[in-house]
Amino acid sequence: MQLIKNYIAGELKEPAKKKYLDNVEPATGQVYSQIPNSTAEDLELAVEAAEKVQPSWAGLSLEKRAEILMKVADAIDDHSNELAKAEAIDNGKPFSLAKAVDIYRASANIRFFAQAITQFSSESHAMGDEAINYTLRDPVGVVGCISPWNLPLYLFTWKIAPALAAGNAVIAKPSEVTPMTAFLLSKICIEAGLPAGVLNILHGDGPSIGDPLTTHPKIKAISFTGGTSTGAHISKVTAGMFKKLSLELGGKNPTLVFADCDFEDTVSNVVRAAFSNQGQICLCGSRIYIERPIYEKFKQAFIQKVQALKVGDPLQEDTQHGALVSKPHMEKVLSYIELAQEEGGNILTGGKQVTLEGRCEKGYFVEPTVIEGLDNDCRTNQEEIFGPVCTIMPFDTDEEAVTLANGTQYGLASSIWTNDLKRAHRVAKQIEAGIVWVNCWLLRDLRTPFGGVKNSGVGREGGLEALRFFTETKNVCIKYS
Ligand SMILES: NC(=O)C1=CN([C@@H]2O[C@H](COP(=O)(O)OP(=O)(O)OC[C@H]3O[C@@H](n4cnc5c(N)ncnc54)[C@H](O)[C@@H]3O)[C@@H](O)[C@H]2O)C=CC1
Ligand SMILES: O=C(O)/C=C/C=C(\O)C(=O)O
Repeated sequence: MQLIKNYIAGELKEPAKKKYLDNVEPATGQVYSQIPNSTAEDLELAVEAAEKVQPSWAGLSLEKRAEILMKVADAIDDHSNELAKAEAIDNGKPFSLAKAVDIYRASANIRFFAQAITQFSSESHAMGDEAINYTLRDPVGVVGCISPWNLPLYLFTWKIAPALAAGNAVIAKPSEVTPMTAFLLSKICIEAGLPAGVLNILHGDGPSIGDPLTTHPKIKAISFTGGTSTGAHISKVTAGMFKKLSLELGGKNPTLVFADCDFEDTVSNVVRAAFSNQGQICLCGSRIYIERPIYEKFKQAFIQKVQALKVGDPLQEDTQHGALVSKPHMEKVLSYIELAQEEGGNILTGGKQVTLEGRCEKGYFVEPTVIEGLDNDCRTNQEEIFGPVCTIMPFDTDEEAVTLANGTQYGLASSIWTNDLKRAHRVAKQIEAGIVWVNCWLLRDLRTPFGGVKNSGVGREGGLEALRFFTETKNVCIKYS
């Protein structure tokens, strides 16, 4: 049984209250490690260490800070196989996906922000011959980063990298459901020579450590990715504390397939958009609208490709569809499939739990599921399922497609598949979402603003937006005479 520890003041530490949670491997259903359920006592130690070191971390030259972060990125690459295996075991995702996407992106995040900070600049505003204003951007100080279980190291580093690059000291909390790669990162940071206290990693659940972290008076900014209801809770408990909040929340993303799309390429990518990571990405396209003239043809080709996805042990090289992250999550997903049927949906493929043989016989596997025949307003099409379940629906006009796409409380991402450039521009402008992909999905340029509108969140991550979030601005106005 592996024992995970917190990372505080540069050291691996047991939690003050010695309370632990079980950590389960979703592909087998077995407990394989224990993680600290940290408390306010651990947080105090972390805040003290962070406060102490932050001025000297911020005082390093940008080049030096970037150099240290680059060493962390290099060390992630050196350990990429170990990290990918750990991610596959901890989360249930296929090893191949963890290696190519999650771990690749983790080091890319750190490398990107290490370079970005050396290019970061602020504005000046001249007032004719009278005066000049310039804006200083200082680190916020001690900041909090909270990440979810679906892309564990990918999203953990997506938050801590800009925070650290901007000169803050960080208290970070990975999901208690997938703590392992953040724990391995603590060891990597020690190996790479990150100064003690600059990054502190506290493990545990929301009530035990999440709430103390978000409400700690010395933590002045919180970057959170997770469910919309947790985001709402964080907004509520921090109200009146005047913290900076960046909330990247859920999605119920539309995929709009027009009759003039590149058919084969679109079918493959729409499958990828719906089912990557077992549909557990906030950007997954789970509502698929297809222009009526190609509806039947698309439906057949889509189902064929979905049925060809290989469900299996995440550690096997050829597995394309692994386990869902936990038993409660699997039960939630299966309950939505039941609900869809009650709401009149017809299951075209999938719909059931998969029982594998051997090592994974008790794992949390669910077939990739496609449903048709539902109204846009039903719960299945309105609520975030966050699993391998999508619905398909026909549409007749561009206007109808846009209305259907915009008809939820969410507004994170969307994708449009067409060869008509004018339509692509027009529809992209009309869609209520923070991100619109045209003829692609999850094609990421880390410089671009990332985040959602409506109930999908507040604020933007990525590029300069993230560096601005993790800094405080001060305007200096100088009169010439
Ligand atoms: N990126 C996304 O859009 C994600 C969406 N979800 C959605 O949320 C649903 C619930 O999943 P959960 O794992 O329960 O997500 P969650 O929102 O509870 O978890 C995300 C992170 O927030 C932390 N957290 C939980 N309660 C907290 C609190 N009171 N204060 C501070 N931090 C807290 C968790 O420990 C975890 O690190 C999923 O079924 C899915 O629909 C979940 C994870 C990621
Ligand atoms: O930044 C990205 O490329 C992807 C982010 C995905 C999420 O935030 C998510 O699934 O929660």
